[in-house]
Amino acid sequence: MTARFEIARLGAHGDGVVDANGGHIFIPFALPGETVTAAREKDRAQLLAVIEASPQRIEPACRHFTECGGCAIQHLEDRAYRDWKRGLVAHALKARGIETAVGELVACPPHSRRRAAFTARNTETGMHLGYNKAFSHTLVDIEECPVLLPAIVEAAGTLRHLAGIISNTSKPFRFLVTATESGFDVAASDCGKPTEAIRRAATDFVIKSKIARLSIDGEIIVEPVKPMLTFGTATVTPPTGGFVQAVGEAEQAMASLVTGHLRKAKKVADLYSGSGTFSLRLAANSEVHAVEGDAPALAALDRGFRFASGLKRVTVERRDLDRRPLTFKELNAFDGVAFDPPRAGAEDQCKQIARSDVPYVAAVSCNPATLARDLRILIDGGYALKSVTPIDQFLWSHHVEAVALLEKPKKRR
Ligand SMILES: C[S@@+](CC[C@H](N)C(=O)[O-])C[C@H]1O[C@@H](n2cnc3c(N)ncnc32)[C@H](O)[C@@H]1O
Repeated sequence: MTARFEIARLGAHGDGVVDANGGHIFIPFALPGETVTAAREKDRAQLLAVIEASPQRIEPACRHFTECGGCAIQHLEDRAYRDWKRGLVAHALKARGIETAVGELVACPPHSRRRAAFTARNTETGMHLGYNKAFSHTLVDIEECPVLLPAIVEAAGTLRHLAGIISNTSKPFRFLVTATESGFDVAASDCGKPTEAIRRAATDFVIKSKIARLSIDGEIIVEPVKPMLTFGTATVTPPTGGFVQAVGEAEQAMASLVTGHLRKAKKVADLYSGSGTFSLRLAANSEVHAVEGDAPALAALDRGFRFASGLKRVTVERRDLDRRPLTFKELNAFDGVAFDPPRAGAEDQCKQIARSDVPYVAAVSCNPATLARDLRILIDGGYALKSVTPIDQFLWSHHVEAVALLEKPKKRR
């Protein structure tokens, strides 16, 4: 049904929200204060025309915006955009009764994302590599992307060609590209079992194209150069398809907050450590115990430590922190804790931290809702929230990272 709507505010996913008969209608790409026409289907509506535009509406940075599903909000001027992102964190905290001044959004520049999870698909019209169209399975080929590092966009033809070589399926498959310091690390999955001919052709092409590594479903097919990332003074080869912070500048901003807060700690536990993004930086100043569930990530961290010089001791422990969080007694051996869990957060781990005497805690999160839940647990356990800083790692999307810094005052310990 086509109708006229007044947009009340921006929703958590960047959609324009209409208040209607006690419910809400979500209209992507519409802005607060606008009058629009849209085709409604249940609680969503497709924007047809903007009748009265918001003064905050700007030209999007990319010509694929609204068509490509990668970005939700390029059409809002910068100040309002920053306030909205910061508001996502403030709103989640408020919902848990945490009233605090959330810091200014740390911006990440356009053309800075070093990691892109593309979809690839071999069709009658040829090989496609890009992002899924908004609300559809159709692919928008990468020709331009103001979010990604230019090196990735410039290599689109090469990467598409490689996707064509390894594709042994007509189904869409995942093609994860990380621009490391020594070249592209490509981790494909679900592209069909590679035959001997595919392996040979892919190996020749990767070597010729100066790609650092190609893996398929976790198996390294060819690695002419070790992919390298620098964490502080250490150099790490991340495991195939393993977690890497998507934007180098965002990683640096988060790491500065974490290391700054834990600078007085002599012994730090880095929980959900991955390949050592924080551990190997923290080790410049403190002994670090890195705990992580993924064995290849820990092996990469350990290797990075062993080849680095000038770092304090780093130990590693493979452990499922959801099933077996570090207990408060174990935690009391440390005077600093950093934790950076996946989107689900670290509820049980925080219950243990809350009972501990650890004076300095740094929480890193990509999900404001679970961060707020976890901070509530820590605050109820006697921690004082010192600061919350939102970081715009996922520019123009509805995702936002945040770093929260806490201390347990001595009298409460
Ligand atoms: C958001 S990443 C952060 C990694 C690292 N701190 C970094 O910045 O690169 C979350 C990490 O938690 C790990 N992880 C997920 N579930 C886990 C669990 N139940 N126990 C321990 N580690 C887990 C993942 O393997 C991943 O490395």
